[in-house]
Amino acid sequence: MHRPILAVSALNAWYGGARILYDLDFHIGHGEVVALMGRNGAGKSTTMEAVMGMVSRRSGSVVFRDRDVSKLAPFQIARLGLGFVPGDRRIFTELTVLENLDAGRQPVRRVADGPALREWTPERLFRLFPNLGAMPDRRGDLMSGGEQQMLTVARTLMGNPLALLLDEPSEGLAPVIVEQMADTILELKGQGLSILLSEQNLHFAELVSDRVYVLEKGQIRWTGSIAELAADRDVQRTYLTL
Ligand SMILES: Nc1ncnc2c1ncn2[C@@H]1O[C@H](COP(=O)(O)OP(=O)(O)OP(=O)(O)O)[C@@H](O)[C@H]1O
Repeated sequence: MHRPILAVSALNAWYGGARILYDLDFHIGHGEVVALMGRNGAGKSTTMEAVMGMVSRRSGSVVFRDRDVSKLAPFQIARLGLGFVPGDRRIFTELTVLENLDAGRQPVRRVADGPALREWTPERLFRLFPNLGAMPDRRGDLMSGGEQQMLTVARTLMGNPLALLLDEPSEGLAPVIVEQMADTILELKGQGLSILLSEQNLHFAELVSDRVYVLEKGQIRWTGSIAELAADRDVQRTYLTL
């Protein structure tokens, strides 16, 4: 059996003097979709930022593709094939869809240890995101929130990642776009990507995830399959519902 593509142990993070994460241990297997769930402020975004090296003070081990990346800069981690899609849609608003995609381009990775992933091109992405294909020359600031969200994911895919961290992909999207986003995630999984997503919405997590880690106050309180979580009202009440 393969070792996990991403393995995190004893991850801690601080903002200034405030400790936010407490000894997190989790992993993502090759080709798995794993959800990090919890209420607002539980620490989901901080976990992703700490994995990517975007938090100024952190400790613990982050192993990606059998390499310890815990001392690397965010761009170095991205170049090893870990793509990060932040929750706040950081597209270039003055650039068009095609120009945004170009800005994310990185060479395809040859991996000995995993599936050979096909190179992403704008044409291939437009088949996955037909909405974007209908507006290749539209400027970012003239797109809807849902379109911007899709473009953020598409631009990250232009980096040809082997694994993706997706911060709240369904947040603020209209229901029909949420369904499209879920289909996209399943399509990416089908193409061999490994995915960690943060999510508050159990329905969305059920559509796409294999396993779940539930966070509260920066600690992992529960872990199991998505089917177990969907059947466990107590865990949902305690850690997820408002
Ligand atoms: N830049 C920052 N400076 C100081 N504290 C922060 C910063 N970012 C987040 N925090 C704090 O860290 C804790 C975890 O926040 P985080 O954003 O990781 O949670 P989350 O689970 O992703 O929630 P949300 O869904 O609201 O993004 C919260 O108490 C938050 O106030």
